[in-house]
Amino acid sequence: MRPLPPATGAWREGDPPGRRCWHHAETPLPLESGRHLPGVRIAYETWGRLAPDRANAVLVLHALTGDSHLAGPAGPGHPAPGWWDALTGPGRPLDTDRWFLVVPNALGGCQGTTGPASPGPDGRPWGPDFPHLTIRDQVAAELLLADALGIDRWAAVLGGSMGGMRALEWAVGHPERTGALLVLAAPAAAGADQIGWSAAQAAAIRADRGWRGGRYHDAAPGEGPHLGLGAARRIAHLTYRAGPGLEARFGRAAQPGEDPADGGRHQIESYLDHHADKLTRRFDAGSYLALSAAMNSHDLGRGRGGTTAALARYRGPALVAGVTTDRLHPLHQQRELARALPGADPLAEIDSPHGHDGFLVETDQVGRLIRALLGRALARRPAPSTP
Ligand SMILES: CC(=O)SCCNC(=O)CCNC(=O)[C@H](O)C(C)(C)COP(=O)(O)OP(=O)(O)OC[C@H]1O[C@@H](n2cnc3c(N)ncnc32)[C@H](O)[C@@H]1OP(=O)(O)O
Ligand SMILES: N[C@@H](CCO)C(=O)O
Repeated sequence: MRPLPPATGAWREGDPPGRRCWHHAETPLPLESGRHLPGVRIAYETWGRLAPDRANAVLVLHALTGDSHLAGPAGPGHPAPGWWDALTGPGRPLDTDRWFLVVPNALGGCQGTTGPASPGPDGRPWGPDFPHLTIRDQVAAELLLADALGIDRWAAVLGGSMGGMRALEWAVGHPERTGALLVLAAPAAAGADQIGWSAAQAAAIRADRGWRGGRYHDAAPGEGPHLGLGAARRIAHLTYRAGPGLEARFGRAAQPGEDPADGGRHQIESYLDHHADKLTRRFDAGSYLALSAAMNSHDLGRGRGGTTAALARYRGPALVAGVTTDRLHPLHQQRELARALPGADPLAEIDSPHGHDGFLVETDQVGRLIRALLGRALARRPAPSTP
C-alpha cells in the first residue's frame, strides 16, 4: 500500500481554516490553453474513513458557487452551511460509515483553491492575469489531488450543474478511474442559451466601476465589484428557479412594509436582493467569471470526435437525472446524456417546481438517486473492504 504523501492535508501558513489543503508545488499545471498555472493549491474536505484497500472513495463535485463544505454548519472558514448537509452522514445516502467522501473546491474558486484572488507569481493577486480555465483543467487538478491521496479509482464520481460537468469529464477523460457516475442537471456541452445568460452576468460584473478591469483585490473593503456581482446573481438566480414556481410563491405581492405603487419593492425584488446580498458576502467576482467561463468551455466532444463518441468511452454504471422545471439545463439535455452513455439507466426525473436548483433543494429525491448509484458502485467493488 502506498503511503499518503506527506504534504497531503498539511496546513500551511496562509491556508484557509476548516479545510485541508494540498499544494501541487513541484510543477505548474499545464492548461488546455497552452498556459501553465504554477503553485496550484486545492482545498478539500473529507467525510468518513478511507478503507485499507482505498476502494470506498467517492468524489463529490460542487456547482458554481458551492465549495468543499458538503455538510455541516456555516462557521469559521465556511461562509455557508453544507450544500448537501441533509444527504451526508451515518445511514444517510452519502453514508459516512461506508464511504470516504472527498470534496474539493474547484480550480478557479475562492474558498481555498487557487483562483483569481490567489497570489500570482509576483505575490499579488492574479486578478485579470489569471489564466483562462476549462472544465478539463479543473478535472486535471482534481486528478492530481486523487494521485496525492493515493486514490487510483473513485468508487463513484457525483456532481450537479458545474459539478456534473466535471463528473462527466472524469468519466469520459478518465474512465478507468471512475467506478460509477451520477450526473445531475448538467449537459454534454454548454449551449447558446447558457453561454448567453452567462454573458449577461459577466457584462454586469464588468460594468461595475469597482471591477477596475479585474484588478480590485487590493481595493479597500466594500470597494470591489459587489454591485455587479449582485446583479449577476439576480440574473443567475432567475435561471436557477422556474417562472411558474416564482409566480406561485410571490405573484405580485408587495414586500411587507413597502408599496410598489410608491416606489417600494415587490416580494420577488426583495427576494433577489437578498440572494444577491448573500452571494456578494461570500464570493469573489473574479472567481465567478473564471468559473462561468469554465462552464461555457464545457464540451465533452471537443477533440474527441463529437459527443456520442466521447460518451461511448465510459462504459461503467451511470445515472443521469434532470429537474422537470430546469430552464437553464433543460431535461432534454440529460435525456440525451442518458441515451448516449452505454452504462446509463434510463433518465431519472427530479420532479420539482424549483427549477435548476432542484438538485440542491429536492434532497429526498436526490437522496434516492445517490443510494441507487452507490448501490451499483458497491456491487462493483473488487473485494469486501471496511473502512
Ligand atoms: C443551504 C445553503 O445555504 S447552501 C450554501 C452553499 N451554496 C451552494 O453550494 C449552492 C448555492 N446555494 C443556492 O443556490 C441556494 O442557497 C439554495 C439553492 C440552496 C437555496 O435554496 P432555498 O433554501 O430553497 O432558497 P430560497 O429560494 O427559498 O431562499 C431562501 C432565502 O430567501 C429569503 N427570502 C424569501 N423571501 C424573501 C423576500 N421576500 N425578501 C427577502 N428575502 C426573502 C429567506 O429568508 C431565505 O433567506 P436565508 O437563505 O438567508 O435563510
Ligand atoms: N444555485 C447553485 C446552482 C448553480 O448551478 C449555485 O449557486 O451554485
